[in-house]
Amino acid sequence: MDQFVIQGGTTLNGEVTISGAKNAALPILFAAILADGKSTFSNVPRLRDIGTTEALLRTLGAEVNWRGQLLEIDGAKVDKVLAPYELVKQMRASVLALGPLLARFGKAQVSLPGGCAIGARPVDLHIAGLEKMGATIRVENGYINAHIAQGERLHGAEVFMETVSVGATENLLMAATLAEGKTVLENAAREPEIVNLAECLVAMGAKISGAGTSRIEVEGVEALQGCEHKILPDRIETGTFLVAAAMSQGEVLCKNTDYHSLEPVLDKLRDANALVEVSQDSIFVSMRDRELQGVNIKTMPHPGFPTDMQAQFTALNVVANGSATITETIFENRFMHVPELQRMGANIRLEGNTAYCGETAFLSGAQVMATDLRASASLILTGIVAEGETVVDRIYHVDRGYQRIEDKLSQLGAKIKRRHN
Ligand SMILES: CC(=O)N[C@H]1[C@@H](OP(=O)(O)OP(=O)(O)OC[C@H]2O[C@@H](n3ccc(=O)[nH]c3=O)[C@H](O)[C@@H]2O)O[C@H](CO)[C@@H](O)[C@@H]1O
Ligand SMILES: C=C(OP(=O)(O)O)C(=O)O
Repeated sequence: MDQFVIQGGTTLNGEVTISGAKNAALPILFAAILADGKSTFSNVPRLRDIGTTEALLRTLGAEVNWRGQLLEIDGAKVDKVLAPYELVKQMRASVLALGPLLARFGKAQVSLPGGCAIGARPVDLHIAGLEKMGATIRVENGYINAHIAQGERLHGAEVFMETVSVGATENLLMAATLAEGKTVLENAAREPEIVNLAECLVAMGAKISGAGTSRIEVEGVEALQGCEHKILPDRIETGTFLVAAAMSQGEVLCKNTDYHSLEPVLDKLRDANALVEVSQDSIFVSMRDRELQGVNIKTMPHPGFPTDMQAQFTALNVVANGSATITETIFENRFMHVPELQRMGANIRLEGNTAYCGETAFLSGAQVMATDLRASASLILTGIVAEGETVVDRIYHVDRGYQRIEDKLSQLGAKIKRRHN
């Protein structure tokens, strides 16, 4: 298993180019199943999760090809409806195949994704919404078996989701595009990735209004065609590099990004006393000659502070002055980075869903274990500023969501190497 070996005590300076967003690319690649033709996607990040999605789409029969920087997916070739456990277990987002398969073929058999390190992550809202749209669903032998009566289509419905769920909103939105009649999704998630997905579906011929608000309306159409679509920049990758710059007292320009989707994160960086400047497609952060202050964070669905930036800000608070609290409200077990940070000397106390970060006298490198994607990022950032050597194990988690993070960090001056074990 690969590891990162980091020599700490460095300051990050320079420019970094942000990749396309994993969390936009995944639903959008699954949306290609809905189209009776070839779709071409640009700004798709080169990540392990994208590779898993390609493999799953090929298993379903889709033709998937990289043409230079473009990813082509021919949805017309899809002729199977089984998403097997071997692939789904590698990536929870595989459950996003369910809505498109059911809407286009009237049946789907998708393995239950199961929980992961950050929480149980049920899919009850996905299932309940599809049932409301006319699907018969049985969960048996670890699979979601869904079908619609022979010769029928899903039908439009009013669906209220009790919890704000990004994945359920995406699955139901995709399914609704090919349903008969009008679907209204209430209490929908408002993440920018959902807007990007809706734009893609509209380019395929779908009729959608309200994406980006908590009420999305979809007028179903009979068929969708292939499209050309650009994946939006990754706001979480951007935020990770901005925090890395701030933690290391450095100065970094993130290029090819979009500050609009990052307002809650930028506000917290400003509260932390960083200088933050935005332009149309870049964000500059400087911590030079400034004193980093701890900031209180409470994660919330968009437009609140994103849970996917929680671990990175926990790391920021560890090196900052003053005490601060981090409260996680989205996932019940998203503090796996805390015991690892404590092994590096971090002064953190966990109580329920809140981490109390006091001032840390001394951070030293240590052998630590990555447990999930963003936890891994927080350990890498802390390794960069800690004294001595840090070895981060199980970095396959990082590779799920960051495109060659070690190359980008090295370019900024970090001393980080991948070691093949
Ligand atoms: C690929 C992708 O885009 N992943 C993101 C997506 O995950 P994902 O779509 O899995 O997260 P959700 O928004 O669905 O989860 C939010 C909360 O709702 C709960 N829930 C969800 C579905 C359901 O049927 N029942 C239920 O109770 C979850 O357990 C969780 O507590 O949004 C999360 C919340 O912003 C992010 O951290 C993930 O990075
Ligand atoms: C939790 C995340 O991803 P996933 O939903 O794919 O596990 C994430 O991107 O931080």
